[in-house]
Amino acid sequence: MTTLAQFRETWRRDRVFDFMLPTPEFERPVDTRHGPILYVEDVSVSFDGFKALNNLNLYIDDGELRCIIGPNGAGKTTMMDVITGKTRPDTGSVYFGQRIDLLKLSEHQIARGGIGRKFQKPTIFEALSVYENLELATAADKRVWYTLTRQLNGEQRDRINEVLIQIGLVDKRHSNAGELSHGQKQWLEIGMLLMQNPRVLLVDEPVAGMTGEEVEHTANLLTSLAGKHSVIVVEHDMAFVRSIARKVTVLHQGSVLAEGTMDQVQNDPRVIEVYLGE
Ligand SMILES: Nc1ncnc2c1ncn2[C@@H]1O[C@H](COP(=O)(O)OP(=O)(O)OP(=O)(O)O)[C@@H](O)[C@H]1O
Repeated sequence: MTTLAQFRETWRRDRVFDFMLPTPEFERPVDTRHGPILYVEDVSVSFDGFKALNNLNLYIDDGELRCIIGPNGAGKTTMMDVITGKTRPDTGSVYFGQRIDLLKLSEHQIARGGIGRKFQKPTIFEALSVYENLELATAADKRVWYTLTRQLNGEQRDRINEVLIQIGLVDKRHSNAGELSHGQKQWLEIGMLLMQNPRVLLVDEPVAGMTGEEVEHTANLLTSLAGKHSVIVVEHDMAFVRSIARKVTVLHQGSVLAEGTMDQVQNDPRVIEVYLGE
C-alpha cells in the first residue's frame, strides 16, 4: 500500500495538487534534497510590452551566498519581486525547494514561509530600542500593542541575544534604533529578518552609503550567515562583491549573461562589454 510518505517521495514538482501543497508557514524543512532551495525557471515579466525578465533561469543552492550584479535595468529588482511574490511572472515557474510553488502563495505567505527580503531603506522602528525591535520581529502577530505586552519565553530571549551577537549590536541593545548609524540600522534590519529564521535572505544593495568599516562589518555578517541561510545579494559595489562572492550571476536584459566565480565573470568579454567596461 502506498503511504502518504511514499507518495510524497514520488511527487514531481510540476504535479503538486493545490490541496496537498504544504502551508509553508508551518511545514518545514523545505525539501532541498536535490540541492537547490530556489528554482527560477524560464521566468518572463513584461511591463507594457517591455521584457524586464526574459526567460530567466536561476538556481540557488541551499546555504549558498550568491551575488547578483548587472547594469541598471537588467532586471535584478524584478527578479527579487518575483521570488517574493510582489510581481507575478507572465510565464515560468518559481519553486522554494522541490515542492513549494511560490507562484501560488501570497507575498505574506512567502515571507512567513521562510524567504526574507531586506530592502535598501531600513524599516526599523526608530522610537524603540534595538532589543525591542528584535522582540517585535519574533512575533507572528505584528500588532505592536500585543507584541510588546506579552512575555517572551526563554527560547525567544536566547534567540534575540544570539542575533544581537550575530549583527554586532550587543552594546547597543538598549539604544534607540533612531540613534544608530546608517550601517547599524541596516544590521538591525538584517537582525529582524533573522528573528524569523528565514531559509533564504534577499538583500538589496546592503552597503550603499556605508563607511569603509561598516562595509567590512557587513561583509563579515553576510558571509557568516551563509551555510545556515541561503543569501542572495544584489549589489553594484564591485569591491564589496569581490570580498564576499563565491559565485556571481550577471544579469543583462532580463536574462543570465554569465555565472561563475568573480574572476570568471570579470574576465568574460560579454560582461566587460555590457557592465564592467562602463
Ligand atoms: N512597474 C514597472 N513598470 C514599468 N516598467 C518597469 C517596472 N518595474 C521595472 N520596470 C522596468 O523593467 C526594467 C528592469 O527593472 P529592474 O528595476 O528590475 O532593474 P534593476 O536591474 O533592478 O536595475 P537597477 O540596478 O537600476 O536597480 C527597467 O527597464 C525598468 O524600467
